[in-house]
Amino acid sequence: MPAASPRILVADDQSDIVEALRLLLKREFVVHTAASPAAVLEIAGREELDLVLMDLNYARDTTSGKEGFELLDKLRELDTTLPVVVMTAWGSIEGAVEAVRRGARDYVQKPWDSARLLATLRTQIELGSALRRSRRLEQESSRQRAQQLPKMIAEAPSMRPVLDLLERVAPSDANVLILGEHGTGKEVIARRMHDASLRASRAFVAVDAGGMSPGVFESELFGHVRGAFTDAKADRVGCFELADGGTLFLDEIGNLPIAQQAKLLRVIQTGEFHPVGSSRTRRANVRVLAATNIDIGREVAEGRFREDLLYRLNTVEVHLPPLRERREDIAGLAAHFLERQAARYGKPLRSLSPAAMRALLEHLWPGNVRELEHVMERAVLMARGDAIAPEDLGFRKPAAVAGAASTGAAAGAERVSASHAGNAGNAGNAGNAGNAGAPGGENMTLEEIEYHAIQRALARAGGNVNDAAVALGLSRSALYRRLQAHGIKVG
Ligand SMILES: Nc1ncnc2c1ncn2[C@@H]1O[C@H](COP(=O)(O)OP(=O)(O)OP(=O)(O)O)[C@@H](O)[C@H]1O
Repeated sequence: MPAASPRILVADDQSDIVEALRLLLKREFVVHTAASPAAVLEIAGREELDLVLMDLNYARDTTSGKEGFELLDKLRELDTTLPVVVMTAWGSIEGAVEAVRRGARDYVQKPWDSARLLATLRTQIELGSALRRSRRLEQESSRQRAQQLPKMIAEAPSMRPVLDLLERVAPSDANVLILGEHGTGKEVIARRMHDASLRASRAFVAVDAGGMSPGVFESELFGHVRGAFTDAKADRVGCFELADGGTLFLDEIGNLPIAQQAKLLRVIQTGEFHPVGSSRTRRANVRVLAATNIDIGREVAEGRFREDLLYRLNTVEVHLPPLRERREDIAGLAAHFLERQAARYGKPLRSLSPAAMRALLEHLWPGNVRELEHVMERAVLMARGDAIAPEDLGFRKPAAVAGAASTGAAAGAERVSASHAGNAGNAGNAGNAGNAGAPGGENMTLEEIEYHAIQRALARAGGNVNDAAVALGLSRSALYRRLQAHGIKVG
């Protein structure tokens, strides 16, 4: 018997009938048996069944079918998608008609013809699983639709090309690769693109393609059938199927291991896939939007990412600028997050003080829009008055930068703050530099901190490598080596 055999419950108070059916069905199905309505309900409440085959009469002296009809009603209450086939005595067609009226999917007459009975059961099981699948899909997509379309602030000139592209390619079915640092709003763009497409009324399904183990990846994307592996207690619909007719957003695509890249490529090329543990081919019509924050060209050049897959994904590329290159949006984003977080925490905050706004504008935002969102959430929680004060933002204090930062964990932050020790005149900037490893940056790697420290030192030195090296406490050649490692071009 295959691992994922359908489960059938056979119910009749005549044990010889139950036994005969059990022998007939056990080769193809997992068979549960029950001799009373109570036992039927108990088993149906406990087991995930694919079908119930039940007699209508349980007390020996009755032929009215009343108990059977009541049982049918209760089974429907329990699960409207569970197919029920009733058995009736030869000649009592009225009972069968009434049962079907009450929701039974079909009926068989006793004595049964084995081949016909098997065919009826197979058909009903298949219809039942199709019905369950479509219910699940409906639920999924209404859940997706219920999620509000996130507001998008994009007034900065550097966002113009992004908006133009969005407008032009969203309605097409083109696959789009969205590139940008962490937290720049890649998923926001993907959602907008879906919303402006002809697929808007269908599902938008987002999945983190880079963070899954190989086994999980396949069942997440392609689904699995019950029994495919130990924990597969029920069929699971994969993201491709969920997104059928709609959009699949594959985040962190650059981190997808090479073995999974081959599988993804095949599905994108053919539109066909197999759920794990099933040999039946499924098809899905899906528009794929993908995103990554890593240099995918380099991944291809170094053999970690398949070029043929990249070509399938990047019919169009969108580059999202980091927040430091769209400073015009900082005020708008801050106001937007302030309003949202204040409502969420029930605080009567209305504005940012001018000094707080200045601090936001001067900050480097290595963590981009997400960092700004976190900073505003913290500020809303910390604020005492009805406006956000600079200290609510959690940035380090300018005057204390050198000392404070040198006790910090990140070497990069130390270097930067040291470079500003002699620059006390420019207090605002110094404060930001000391912040490179602070709130929003706390999720940054040492490498990212170093990258931003170097960028900052260069900017402050007007692009002069000698001056930047002095400010960073590095030799000129050491700085050049680091510039090369980070791919930073000077001059
Ligand atoms: N233009 C924007 N307007 C309003 N909110 C934005 C904007 N861009 C991003 N956000 C918000 O910032 C947060 C981060 O955005 P998002 O998750 O889309 O970034 P991402 O680039 O996909 O991040 P990651 O690379 O980490 O997956 C989200 O809460 C999002 O709603």
